Amino acid sequence: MATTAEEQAKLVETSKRLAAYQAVKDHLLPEYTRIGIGSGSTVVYVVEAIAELGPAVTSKMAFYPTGSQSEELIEAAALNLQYISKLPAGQQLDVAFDGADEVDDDLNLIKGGGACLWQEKIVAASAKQFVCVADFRKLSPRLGTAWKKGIPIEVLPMAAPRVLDELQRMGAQNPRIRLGLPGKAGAIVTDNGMWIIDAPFAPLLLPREIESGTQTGNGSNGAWTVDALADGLIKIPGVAEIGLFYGKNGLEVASGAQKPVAAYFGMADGTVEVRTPSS
Ligand SMILES: O=C[C@H](O)[C@H](O)[C@H](O)COP(=O)(O)O
Repeated sequence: MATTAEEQAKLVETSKRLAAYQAVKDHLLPEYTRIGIGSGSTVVYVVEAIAELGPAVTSKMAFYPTGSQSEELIEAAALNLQYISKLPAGQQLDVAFDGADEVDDDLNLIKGGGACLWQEKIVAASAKQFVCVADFRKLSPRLGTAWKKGIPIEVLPMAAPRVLDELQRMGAQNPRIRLGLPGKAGAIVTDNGMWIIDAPFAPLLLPREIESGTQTGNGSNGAWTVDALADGLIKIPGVAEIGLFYGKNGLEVASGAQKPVAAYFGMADGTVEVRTPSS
């Protein structure tokens, strides 16, 4: 049991590494040629695990980043960099690995804590399999339970005031433009030249929770289901993309679903818990 902040931080890093190595072992087959690499601190260990396989395995593979951070990770590991814009129409990545800020019981995700959500969603939705890697802190029954900063929403800067108004009308509690301080004065600017609004909502219901209950899940009493809120947010003029990754499973690209086929959690006891949509 970690007692000091330093020990806790070490435990979290160990957990991230465990999850990443197990996910790569289970989901990176030697015959794969196109691999998506997400963003954040957990994905660092995914790249580390892939690089350890050596050129005999990786030299035939191309790696597709989700932003400037993962682009640098791929290059620093001497892996072959390729861009999703160059993926031929009709083709898919074999697999994409990415982290998450929170994961609910149905494997819906909040992403975008590092402001990379738009490209992450494009890469995840371009993959035959999207695999999530995380540590034990990210597991929670409902999105918005542990991750209190809000749902990251990428917006066109000129639309930000109108989007904030609309978010408040939908029940967001103190939505705000993400600032770059101390590194940058003013708003954070994403890899796509956009801003991020963080919009906290009450913990999001799972669609199956409202089937037998009295809740509508449409926000009328402040309670939203993941999919109803996501459908509403993406329709706000000026919203480019939202940090809710949701749907039935990662294979339903045509319907815009971006849920992982498996989520790997490094646990505090040194084990790795693997969750799939059916588990
Ligand atoms: O924009 C950032 C991404 O969605 C990250 O994957 C997410 O924030 C998780 O990052 P980390 O692995 O550092 O917790």
